[in-house]
Amino acid sequence: MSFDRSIKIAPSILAADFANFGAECEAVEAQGADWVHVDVMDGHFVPNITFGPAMCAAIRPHIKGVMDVHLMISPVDPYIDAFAAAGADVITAHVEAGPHIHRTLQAIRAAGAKAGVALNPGTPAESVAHLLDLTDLICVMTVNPGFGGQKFIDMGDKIRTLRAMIGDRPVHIEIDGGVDPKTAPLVAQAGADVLVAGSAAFKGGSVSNPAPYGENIRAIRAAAEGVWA
Ligand SMILES: O=C(CO)[C@H](O)[C@H](O)COP(=O)(O)O
Ligand SMILES: [Fe+2]
Repeated sequence: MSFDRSIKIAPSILAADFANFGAECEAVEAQGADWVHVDVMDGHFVPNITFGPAMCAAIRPHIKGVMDVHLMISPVDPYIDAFAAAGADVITAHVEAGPHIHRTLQAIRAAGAKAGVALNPGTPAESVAHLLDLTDLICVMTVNPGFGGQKFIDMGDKIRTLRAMIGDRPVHIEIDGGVDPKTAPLVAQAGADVLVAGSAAFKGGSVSNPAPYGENIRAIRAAAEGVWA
């Protein structure tokens, strides 16, 4: 997985057909997704439960590109090796999920994955100031985590602060929550390069009618890239 700062669209399978994950991953990739985002929730760190490492391992053969695993679980450390073994390319843990995020990021890299750190809307950019050389991706939550389809919370100032803090380090800024063609330009302008989209990517389509996925992904990408035109 090489580093580049171009806009990458990462559909979240939280908005896919839960009875058909393998086919959904293949469909969104065929329709132009750059990464596939997998939301792991434990009913403890967030008020919802989704799936675990066995599901990630099951969909791995259906994803050609990057499998981006967003862990909304606490504790994190006991599960890192299982998600790495399941084939996660990026494993992202929340800075709020435990007292030892520094150790967690070291453990993710030691397991062979790229290390991501996520910040809830109420958590300041400065919380990752001492983690910048240990992280490959900073995920700025633009909703309170736990559910898809929520209203976008503007975190433009935080994104700009993080982009300045990162400097020329090879660290992605990922935005997660409420990203659509209207909000994509705001986050791209502020310095984000990975845009997670659940509802806005899967809207109107299905595995038997995947063309809307392509239209949705192209609309989000065009809106984000438009800020540089
Ligand atoms: O981490 C998440 C929620 O906690 C999801 O990735 C996110 O909400 C994507 O869904 P949507 O684009 O519908 O907001
Ligand atoms: Fe997510």
